[in-house]
Amino acid sequence: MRAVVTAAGMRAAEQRFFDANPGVDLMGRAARAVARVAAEVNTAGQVLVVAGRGNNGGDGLFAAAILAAHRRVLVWPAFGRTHDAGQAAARAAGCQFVDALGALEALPDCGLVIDAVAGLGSRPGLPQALATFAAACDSSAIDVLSVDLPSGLDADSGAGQPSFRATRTVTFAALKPCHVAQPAAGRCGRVHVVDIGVEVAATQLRQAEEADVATWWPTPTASSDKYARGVVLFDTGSARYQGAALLGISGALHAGTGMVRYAGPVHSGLILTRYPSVVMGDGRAQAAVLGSGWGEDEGASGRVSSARLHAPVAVVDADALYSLPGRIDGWLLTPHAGELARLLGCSRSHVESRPVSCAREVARVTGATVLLKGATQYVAEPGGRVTIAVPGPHWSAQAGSGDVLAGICGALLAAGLPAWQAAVAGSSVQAMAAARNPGPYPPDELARRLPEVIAGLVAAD
Ligand SMILES: NC(=O)C1=CN([C@@H]2O[C@H](COP(=O)(O)OP(=O)(O)OC[C@H]3O[C@@H](n4cnc5c(N)ncnc54)[C@H](O)[C@@H]3O)[C@@H](O)[C@H]2O)[C@@H](O)CC1
Ligand SMILES: [K+]
Repeated sequence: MRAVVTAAGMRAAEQRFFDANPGVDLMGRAARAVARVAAEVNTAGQVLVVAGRGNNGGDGLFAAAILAAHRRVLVWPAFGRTHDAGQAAARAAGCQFVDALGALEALPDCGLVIDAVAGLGSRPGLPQALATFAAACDSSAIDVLSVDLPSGLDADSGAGQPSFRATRTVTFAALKPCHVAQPAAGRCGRVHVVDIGVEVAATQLRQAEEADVATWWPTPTASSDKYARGVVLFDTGSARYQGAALLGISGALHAGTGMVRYAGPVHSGLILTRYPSVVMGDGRAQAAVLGSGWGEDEGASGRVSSARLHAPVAVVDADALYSLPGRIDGWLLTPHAGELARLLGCSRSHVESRPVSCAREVARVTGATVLLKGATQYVAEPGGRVTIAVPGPHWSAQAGSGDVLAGICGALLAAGLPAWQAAVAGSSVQAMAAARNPGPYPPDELARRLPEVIAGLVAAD
C-alpha cells in the first residue's frame, strides 16, 4: 500500500523533518535523486533543465550541476530569476544558460528535458512561453523528467491544462494525488517515489499495489467446500438487460466463488446454457449482488428487501442504488460518477472534480463502503479512509465491465473479505486482467482471463 499525501501534508512533514534535523540539505538529496533518474533515462545526451523561481527550480538547478560533470547541460530560467544558490551551483558547474528562444532552438539536439518549473506550489496551467515549450516537447516525443510533478498540474486536484507531459516523474517521500488520479496521472509517466528522509504521517488516502491484492485474495484450502468458499446470490438483469445477469455471474465464477445462486428474472435456459453450475432460485448466501441491469424497475425496493432475507451483505449496483434500505454497514455500493451524483443530488461534474470527498460522503451517510468506478477507482470507507485500486488501461471502459466487477466483488464479499478489500481487490484484478491482455477485449472475454491473473497473483504471494 502506498501513501498518497496532499501538498499541505507534505509541507507539514518537511517542517517536522527540519525541526528535528536542522541544517540537513534536503534539496541536495532531492537533486541527487533527480540526477540519478535522469542518468537512467538518458545516459549521455545533452540535457535541458527548465527552472522556475521556487524550490522546485532549485532541485532542477542542483541536478543540472551534478549532470554537468559528465555532459552538456543547458538551463532555461523560465522567469529570468530563479533559486539563487541553485543558479550559482549550475553556473559554477559549467551549465550554459539560455532564454525561451534558445531553449526551443536547442530542443532537437537534446536527449532529455528536466521540468523543474513548479512542484508542490504548482498552479493549474502554464504561461504562454512555457505552454509553447511543453507542446514542442510533446510533438518532438523527447523524454521529459518532471521534478515532483509535471508543472502546470495542481498537486492535489490534478487539474491543469496546459501542463507538461512527463515520461518520468521523480517525487519525494510519497505519492501526491495528481500522480494517482486520472487524467493527471496519465501526464506523469512512470513515477519514482524517492526516500529523502522525510517521514509522512499515516494518510487517509492510499494506493493499493498488486502485492496487497495477492495477500488478501481468498485461496481454497484442503478443508474448503463450496459453502466455505462463499455462496453469492444474484438478483440481476431484467427482460431488457438479460446480459447483465450473465456478466455478473461470469465475474463471480471466474473470481473463484464457491457457488452462485440466481434469483432474478432472466430465463433459466439462458443462464444454465452458459453457466451450468448455477443453482436457480433463492436460498442462503454469504453475499448478494443486486441492481446490475435492472433498468428503472418499479419493484427495486422489494428486490432489495427480498435479498436481505437470504444474505447479510450485498453489492449494490446501478438502479438498486436508489432503493437503499437505510444504514447498511458492511455492504458495498458500486456507483459510477453519474450515479454517485444522483445519490448526492449534485452534478456529475461536481463528483468528477471532487471524487474523494463525494465518495466519502456517501459512505459516511449510508455506513456502506463506496467503490466509485471510473478511470481512477476510489474505495471509500465510512470512517473516511480511501484506497485507490491498482490502475489499468482504458480499454475496459465499456458497457458490461461494471456488471462483471459487481460479480467479482460479490464473490470476494461472500468469501469473507471486508467490503473495502473486496472492492479494492475486485477492481484491481479486473484492471490487471486488462493490463495483461492489452487490446479491445469485451468484458466477458476479460472475465475469462481472470483465473490466469489470479493464479499468477497467488503463486507470487
Ligand atoms: N516539501 C518538501 O519536502 C521538499 C520540497 N522540495 C521541492 O520544493 C518544491 C516546492 O517548492 P516551493 O514551495 O518553492 O514551490 P514550487 O517551486 O513548487 O512552486 C512555486 C513557484 O512556481 C511558480 N508557479 C506556480 N505554478 C506555476 C505554473 N503553473 N507555471 C509557472 N510557474 C508556476 C510560482 O509563482 C512560484 O514562483 C517541491 O515540489 C520540491 O520540488 C525538495 O527540495 C525537497 C523536499
Ligand atoms: K515540476
